[in-house]
Amino acid sequence: MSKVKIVVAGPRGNMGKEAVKMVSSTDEFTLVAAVDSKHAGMMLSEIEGFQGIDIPIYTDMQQCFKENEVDVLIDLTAPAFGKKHMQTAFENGVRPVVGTTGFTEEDIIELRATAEEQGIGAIIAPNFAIGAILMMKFSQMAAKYLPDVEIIERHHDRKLDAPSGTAIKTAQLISEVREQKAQGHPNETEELAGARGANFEGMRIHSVRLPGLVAHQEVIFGGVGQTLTIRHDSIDRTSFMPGVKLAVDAVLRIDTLVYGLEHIIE
Ligand SMILES: NC(=O)C1=CN([C@@H]2O[C@H](COP(=O)(O)OP(=O)(O)OC[C@H]3O[C@@H](n4cnc5c(N)ncnc54)[C@H](OP(=O)(O)O)[C@@H]3O)[C@@H](O)[C@H]2O)C=CC1
Ligand SMILES: O=C(O)C1=N[C@H](C(=O)O)C[C@H](O)C1
Repeated sequence: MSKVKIVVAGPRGNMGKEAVKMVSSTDEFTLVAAVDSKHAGMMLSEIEGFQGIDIPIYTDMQQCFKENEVDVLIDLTAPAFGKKHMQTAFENGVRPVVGTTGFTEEDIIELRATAEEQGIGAIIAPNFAIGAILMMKFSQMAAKYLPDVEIIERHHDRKLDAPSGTAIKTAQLISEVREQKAQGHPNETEELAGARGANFEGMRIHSVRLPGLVAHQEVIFGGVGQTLTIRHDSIDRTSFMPGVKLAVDAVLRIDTLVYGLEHIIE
């Protein structure tokens, strides 16, 4: 069986570094190139930390796809680029596996239409960690019985988007099973703007950003005389890699856009 030919976008980033390692050490995958924000024309092996990985670096994704035969793009860049990178992949018949966050519901609808028009598989996964997927599934189960819920997500202070993609996805999954409801006292006021967090259909999302954190989330449910807390912690970015590998395998078998690994891990 021929190997899956992969390009990683964002190879010097926290996630990109791990993805380069995972792809390079997986027998059935081959890393053919990297797309970076700089270092066009260099080899990845010339950059510290990538010794022995002799693949070209491009800053122009179109050029990368023109000069290389590519099956899958793994995108781990920044919210401003995820959508554009997916469109470039579709134009070139390349299947995107995207961990980059910051997509709106409208972006997903638009990208799914393109994927289906072209019959190309694509996966956007706000979180690749299996524990985080379970946290989201368990939260959806709990929300049926305990509809008052607040989400506290905690991330490192280099994160660009708030709330996190995982918090938004969790709120979306919960809203599939609960009636929209305003939480807290009907007459409550914010003495400082933002004190009650972001409002997703009445559910509150609070974003903490601190050095020392990686990626953590608590989903807290309140009921009469009780609370339930469902918590997940990624303490290392290796936690995401089995999910990235699973997504690469899955994207080759689908011809639509799947948003969320919970649709792949049944
Ligand atoms: N789905 C999941 O499980 C996870 C998703 N994420 C998401 O993945 C993304 C990356 O996270 P993280 O690795 O922590 O971020 P980093 O900032 O550490 O890495 C992003 C990398 O992408 C590079 N980059 C930026 N723009 C481009 C571009 N247009 N083309 C190519 N490369 C580019 C950056 O280069 P430069 O620094 O020069 O700008 C940087 O090296 C974020 O959106 C984050 O939310 C993170 C963890 C898990
Ligand atoms: O930026 C991060 O670090 C993470 N981003 C994703 C998100 O926005 O949910 C996934 C994980 O939480 C780590």
